[in-house]
Amino acid sequence: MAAFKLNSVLRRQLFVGRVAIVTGGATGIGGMITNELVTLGCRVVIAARNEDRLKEFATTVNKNTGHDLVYPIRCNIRKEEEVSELMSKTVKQFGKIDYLVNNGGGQFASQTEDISAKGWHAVVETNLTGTFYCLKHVYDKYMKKHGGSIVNIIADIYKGFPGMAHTGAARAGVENLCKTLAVEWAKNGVRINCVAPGIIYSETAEANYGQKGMFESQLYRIPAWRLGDTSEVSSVVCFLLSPGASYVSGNTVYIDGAQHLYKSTYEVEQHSNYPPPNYPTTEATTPKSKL
Ligand SMILES: CCCCC/C=C/C(=O)SCCNC(=O)CCNC(=O)[C@H](O)C(C)(C)COP(=O)(O)OP(=O)(O)OC[C@H]1O[C@@H](n2cnc3c(N)ncnc32)[C@H](O)[C@@H]1OP(=O)(O)O
Ligand SMILES: NC(=O)C1=CN([C@@H]2O[C@H](COP(=O)(O)OP(=O)(O)OC[C@H]3O[C@@H](n4cnc5c(N)ncnc54)[C@H](OP(=O)(O)O)[C@@H]3O)[C@@H](O)[C@H]2O)C=CC1
Repeated sequence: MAAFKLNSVLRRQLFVGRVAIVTGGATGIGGMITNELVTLGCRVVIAARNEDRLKEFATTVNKNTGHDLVYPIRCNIRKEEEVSELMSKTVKQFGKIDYLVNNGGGQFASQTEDISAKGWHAVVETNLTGTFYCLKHVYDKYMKKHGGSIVNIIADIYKGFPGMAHTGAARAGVENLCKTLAVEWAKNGVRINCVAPGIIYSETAEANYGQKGMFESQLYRIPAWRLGDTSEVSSVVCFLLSPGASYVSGNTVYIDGAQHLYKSTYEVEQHSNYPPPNYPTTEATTPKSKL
């Protein structure tokens, strides 16, 4: 049996000579994916809007490893021309794109009725349209002829996404697009999968919600009774990119300590506003409406 285990030497060489693009690859989950790919021998282009942060991250990793394995390119995935340039520059610089990780994205918390048209478009254009641009241009510029492997980071949308409807709709769109492309692009040797993180701690992710301890306050909703950490996402992403997943395409892996099967992060307050039931009720069994 031991022969089937990936030994540490093989593991270090798993991605040697390979080239990946990781959007949002300098922070949180994306930063850890970049780190792990580099550890496995991959060269990684990191792309996001904040150029200073990209450069600082690349410099740190390159200094730590002693090799120029991380290469920053500023790119707002909402802008098609910038995405097209990201793919062209990567092919020009490295001659190939073996892997794409569509990780860049995000949203803000809001009741659906309070989301403005501008806010809706910002989230859908980032998470759905931005991902579409990345997929389309990586295919045109490289993967159509040479194949490749793609992972999209979505979110825990198993029960919808009450409190973040815009991102729920956008991520469901990405998941469906993934299923379509797993079929359409199979003939080109492209595999594509999604990863759905639950609540994964990183400073940048929590800062987006403006409240320290906000993620930890959700522990009782997670069967694992702890948050995820970024390395628990990156290891699955690297597996899906790797030859170990060579027959896996069109799937979604939830990385959430089983939260999608358990409690939602959304509370429904007590009310009595549904059409009344046909069984006999009393005042005691009728919920008190706060609305
Ligand atoms: C219990 C917790 C579960 C957590 C599960 C999920 C966790 C994560 O996903 S962690 C990752 C967190 N990181 C991010 O979300 C970072 C990326 N986020 C963004 O870039 C923004 O949130 C964005 C997607 C909305 C895009 O923003 P941007 O392009 O910078 O857009 P604007 O700032 O120009 O905003 C446009 C428009 O959007 C509305 N809006 C934006 N932020 C908020 C907000 N915090 N609250 C309410 N509305 C917001 C607003 O309408 C903006 O227009 P203006 O009002 O004219 O500014
Ligand atoms: N942490 C969690 O609990 C969960 C995270 N996710 C998703 O995982 C992904 C990574 O999030 P996480 O690492 O946690 O949080 P971060 O806030 O650290 O990461 C978000 C990254 O996306 C980049 N980004 C955002 N908008 C754009 C854009 N228009 N163009 C290019 N890059 C962009 C940001 O860089 P910049 O601002 O420089 O552009 C940043 O690096 C996101 O899609 C997030 O929504 C999903 C579910 C749960």
